[in-house]
Amino acid sequence: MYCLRQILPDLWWVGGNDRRIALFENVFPVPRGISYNSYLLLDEKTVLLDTVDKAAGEVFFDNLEHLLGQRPLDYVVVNHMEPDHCATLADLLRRHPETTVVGNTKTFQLIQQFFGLDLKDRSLVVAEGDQLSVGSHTFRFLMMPMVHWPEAMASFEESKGILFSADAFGSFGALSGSLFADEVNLEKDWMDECRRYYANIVGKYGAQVQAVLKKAAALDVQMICPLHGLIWRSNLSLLLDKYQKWSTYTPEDQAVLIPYASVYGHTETAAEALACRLADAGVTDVSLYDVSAIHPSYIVSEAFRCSHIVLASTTYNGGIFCNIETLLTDLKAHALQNRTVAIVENGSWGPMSGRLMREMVGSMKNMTLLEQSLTLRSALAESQYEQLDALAKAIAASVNSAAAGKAPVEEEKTKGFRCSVCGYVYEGDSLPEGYTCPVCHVDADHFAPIP
Ligand SMILES: Cc1cc2nc3c(=O)[nH]c(=O)nc-3n(C[C@H](O)[C@H](O)[C@H](O)COP(=O)(O)O)c2cc1C
Repeated sequence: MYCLRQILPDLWWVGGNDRRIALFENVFPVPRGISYNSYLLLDEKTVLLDTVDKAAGEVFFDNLEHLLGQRPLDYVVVNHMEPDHCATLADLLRRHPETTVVGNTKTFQLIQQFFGLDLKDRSLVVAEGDQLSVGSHTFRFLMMPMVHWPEAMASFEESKGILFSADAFGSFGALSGSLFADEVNLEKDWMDECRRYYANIVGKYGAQVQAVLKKAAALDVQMICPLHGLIWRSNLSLLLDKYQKWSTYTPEDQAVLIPYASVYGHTETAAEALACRLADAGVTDVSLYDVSAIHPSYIVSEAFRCSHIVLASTTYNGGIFCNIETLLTDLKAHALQNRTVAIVENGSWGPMSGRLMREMVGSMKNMTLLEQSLTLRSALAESQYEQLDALAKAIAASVNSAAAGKAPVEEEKTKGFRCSVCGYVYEGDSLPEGYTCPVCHVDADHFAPIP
């Protein structure tokens, strides 16, 4: 039983989805599942770009055989050798003994390690800039070492400008029919999961992603086909801007993230009281997370978005509460940088968590610790409300000065309406009847007048 989507007259999505998976990479919850994308080009030669996880193997092989019919599979390009993309590769090669495998030297090393296969007689080893012409289409291969595995590479199809980008530009979330980013409500349904995927899977490798972005900038990229999630064929600048920010550890928003750890609720109440004071001070983009209730991957993702972080933790057996310690270890492991951090600690007899959290933050790159902090002795005391106010004021001042220091994004002089989903601007006095966004296809209800 096949299940396909056509991308171009001769290019197809032949992947599959998994909505039963609990933990991606056996660690990240994926409540909305995950897609494993694979692409088939039917040119003079037939070319498959990557395979899929074994969970999607059945539909993948049905898709492939349906489209190939009696044609041979001439090439399989292995852009990424992580098993969620290559678990079905050995089976594919058994079914298609005629197929030549395209990869770099490290790809073939991993094929040998995972499958014990020596593909000498049926391998095409490519290096940076090498080309493969398969008829009307030509692929150029771009190495992407450590995005996020050493063998990762991208294949750039030159005539249509399609970047097959491996795990770069991917997202958590199974596909629900819609395959293209312009077919979905990006901000509402996808952007948070794009960010959570980036931060947790690729976030550590900002420098390597920067190298990829530089390579991509030199190409006329019209479409990005990653191995998970949506295909991007319009408004690419939205995704590229996000990647520019994420890979340079630049906050997206002047916003405050408050991860807190509390056993009996007193540290939690203090964190909430702080959030209320921040709102009073005009800082409304504040998100509170109980580190014992929310998986760290969500908080790591928020840390990539927000400019400010307030760490609030009880002292726990002489240390930091375990889940805050895990979070901090995670943030450091993902190389988070360039954030302003404030500390709230609690300790009923010998508060330690503040000092220990400061030490951990101090060992991270380019982190600014606010001087103001708050030490609770079991609970927030009446006498500490002024101190809480002062902490909120200091955070708000830092948020506001960072916001003021930021060059205004654009002086909006245009008269018209802006799409709230993709940012497209319609210029004119009123929207035509039945108007839909030419970029993301939402209707006129999603447009707001430009003030
Ligand atoms: C199991 C456990 C161990 C704790 N260990 C310490 C400690 O080593 N030093 C300390 O000053 N307070 C310790 N505390 C007290 C907490 O830091 C905190 O003051 C108390 O739990 C109240 O805050 P909460 O309501 O946010 O949990 C401990 C609390 C618990 C439940």
